[in-house]
Amino acid sequence: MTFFKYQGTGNDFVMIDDRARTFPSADQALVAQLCHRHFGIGADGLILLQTAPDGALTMVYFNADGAEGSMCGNGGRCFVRFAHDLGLITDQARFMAVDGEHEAEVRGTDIHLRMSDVASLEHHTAFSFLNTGSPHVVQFEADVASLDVVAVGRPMRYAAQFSPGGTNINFVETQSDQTLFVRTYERGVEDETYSCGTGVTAAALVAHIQLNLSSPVAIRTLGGNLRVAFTAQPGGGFTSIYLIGPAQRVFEGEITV
Ligand SMILES: N[C@H](CCC[C@H](N)C(=O)O)C(=O)O
Repeated sequence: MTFFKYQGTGNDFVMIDDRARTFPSADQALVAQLCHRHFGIGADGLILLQTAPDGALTMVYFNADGAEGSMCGNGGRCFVRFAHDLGLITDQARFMAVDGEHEAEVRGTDIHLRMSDVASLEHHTAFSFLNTGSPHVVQFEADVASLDVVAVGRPMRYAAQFSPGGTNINFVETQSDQTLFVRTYERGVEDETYSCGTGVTAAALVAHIQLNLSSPVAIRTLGGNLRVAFTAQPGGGFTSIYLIGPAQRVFEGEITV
């Protein structure tokens, strides 16, 4: 079976053209093994490109632990690049994902991906919590660069208040030029990843509310730069949310298992 490897700001994915529906997607151990960085190809997740009976492009996303995940923003950008590389879409696209339909646009090296609207956010003393397709805690920190993201993030990810599903945890710092620096502990990978698309989207929306940053918000992650554009609604929610940044094919190969 042929696979392709894609990355978007260092969030990396095994990508498989599964229009023939031959991939054994119920086999969690296989997905986890393919994503394993020592025993497999190595990736933060695995994505199947499928088509629905009506022809709609469909993204099926699995976390590195092998379980089907909620929405993945960087994975969505990589999915659009993959569909474009296969010649299945032109520069404008629509596809289905677990959280509904997404519009996207290919503009040179960047993919503009429309994310689900966000109706509401929860604000707690130390952090905010919201769902941008996946659940995210956004917590501002003074020195994100020297933070031990796994040591601080993992207990929050498993905290009783977020059970049973758990949450992703984003640590955010505002830089002097109003750019956000974001590091993320990712659920399903159970480690820090180089970038998390739904996570930086969550960080941008919270930064708009708490720090009055205007759209588009620029974000730096360990794996590169992203932008998040949005329209804030008078009632407190957000619409027309776009995650913008590069996504590219890295290599391809054959799975022989
Ligand atoms: N890396 C992904 C996040 C996936 C979230 C997933 N790990 C979960 O909530 O289980 C992104 O770019 O949005």
